[in-house]
Amino acid sequence: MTLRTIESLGSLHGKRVIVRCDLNVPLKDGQITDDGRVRASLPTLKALVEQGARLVIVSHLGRPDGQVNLKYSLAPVAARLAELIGSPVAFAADTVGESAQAAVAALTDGDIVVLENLRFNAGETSKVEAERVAFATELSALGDVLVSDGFGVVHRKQASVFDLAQILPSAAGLLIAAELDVLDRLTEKPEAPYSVILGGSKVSDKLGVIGHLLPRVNSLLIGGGMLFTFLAAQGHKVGASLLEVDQIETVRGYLAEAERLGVKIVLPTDVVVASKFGADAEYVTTAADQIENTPFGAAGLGLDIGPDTAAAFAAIIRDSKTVFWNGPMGVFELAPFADGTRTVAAALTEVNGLSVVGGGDSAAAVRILGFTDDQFGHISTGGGASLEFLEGKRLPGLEVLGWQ
Ligand SMILES: Nc1ncnc2c1ncn2[C@@H]1O[C@H](COP(=O)(O)OP(=O)(O)O)[C@@H](O)[C@H]1O
Ligand SMILES: O=C(OP(=O)(O)O)[C@H](O)COP(=O)(O)O
Repeated sequence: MTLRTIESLGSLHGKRVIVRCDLNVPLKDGQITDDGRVRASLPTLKALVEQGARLVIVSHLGRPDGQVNLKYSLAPVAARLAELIGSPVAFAADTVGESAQAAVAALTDGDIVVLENLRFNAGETSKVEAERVAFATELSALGDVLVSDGFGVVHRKQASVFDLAQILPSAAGLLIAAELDVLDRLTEKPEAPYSVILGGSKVSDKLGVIGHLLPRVNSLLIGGGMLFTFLAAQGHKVGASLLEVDQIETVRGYLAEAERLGVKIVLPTDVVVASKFGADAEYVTTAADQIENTPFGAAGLGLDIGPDTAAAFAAIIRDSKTVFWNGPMGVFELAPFADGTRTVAAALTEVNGLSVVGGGDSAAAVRILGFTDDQFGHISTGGGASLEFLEGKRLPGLEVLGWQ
C-alpha cells in the first residue's frame, strides 16, 4: 500500500489542518543558520493555503526533553516562515494550552499559526503509549485532519508523528512523498560501487543501522563523532573524544561482519585533535592511533578527520556511482574543524551517478560551506530517517500513513 495523499482527505476548504513539519533547524545565538527544512516544507503549506485550509503547524526543535526551554523555541522559525511564504504567520506560546487554543480559534481560511515546540511536552516523546496518546488527543482537539510532512522525524514513534495520525484522518504531505521517490532509487538496485559515509554526533542512534547497511553497500566510510567508537574497537585510545563505550563490542562485530561480506569499512588514518571544544582551541593533526600522544594528552578531543583521511574518502566517493552521506565529518560549525566535511562535500559534487546528502546538520553544513543544492543529486531533510529507510526498516511515521 502506498501513502495516503492529501487528496484522500477530501476538500480542506475551511478545515483546521494540523501540519506536522520537521522545522528542527540549526540555530546559533537565536539565529537560524540554515532554513532548508523551512523551505522544504513550503510546497505542502502553500498547497494547503491555496485550498483555503486553516493551518496549524506543529514541529519539534532540538531535544528539550519534555521541559519548556526557550532556547528551543520555534518563535524564530515562525518569523522565518512568514518571510518565506510572504504572508503573516501567528505564533502560539504553548502547544496545547490557552495560547494555542485561542490562536487556532482565531484562524480564518488560509491563515497560518505555528504552535510552540512539541517537545516542551513530555507526552510527545514518552515511551509510555498512554502518555503519548493522551498528548496526541489534546493535540487532536486543535484540528480536523492531520497532514504529516516531517520526513526527518518519521523514524520516531512519537505522539505527533505516530499516535495523532491514528486519531485524526491523516495523510502524507508533498515533502514526504518527494523524499521517498528519491530514497526508493537508493534501495532498489543502487548502481555499484555504492558508498555510504557516516558521521555526526547522534552516534548511538546511527551505529545501529550499520549492521543492516553492510550487506547493501560496497564501502562504508566512517568519520565524525562515530569514528572514535571504531578506533576504540580496534584497541586505540581516543582521549576525551565522543565515545559510546557500550557499543564497542557491537562495532567489533560489524568489523568482522564486513570482512566476511567483503565490504570495506574505511576508517580514518589521521584526525584533528583539539585542546578543548571551541573555535579558539589549540589543535594538531595526528595519526588515528596516537590521539592521546599529543600535547593535550588524554584531554585531547578529536574534532575532525585529518587531511589524509579526507583525501582517501574523497577518492572513494568520486569513484562511486551511488553515494549516501549522513553526518558531518567534524565540528564544521567551528572553522578549524570544517575541512574534512568540506572535502567530502566537494567530492560528492563530482560523483558521476546519484549523490544524496541527508540530515539536518549535514544539509546545513554543505550550504554553510558554500555549496548549492543543485550540486548534489538530492539533499534530504532526514538523516536518521533516511538511514533507517535505507536499511529497510519499517518506519512508524510512514506505516501509520499507509506505507508498507
Ligand atoms: N568529532 C566530533 N565530535 C563531536 N561532534 C561532532 C564531531 N563530528 C561532527 N560532530 C557534530 O555532529 C553534528 C551533526 O550530527 P547529526 O545530528 O548526527 O547529523 P545530521 O543532522 O546531519 O543527521 C554537528 O553539529 C557536528 O558538529
Ligand atoms: O534532526 C533530525 O534528525 P537528523 O539529525 O537525523 O537529520 C530530526 O529533526 C529528528 O530529530 P531527533 O533525532 O532529535 O528525533
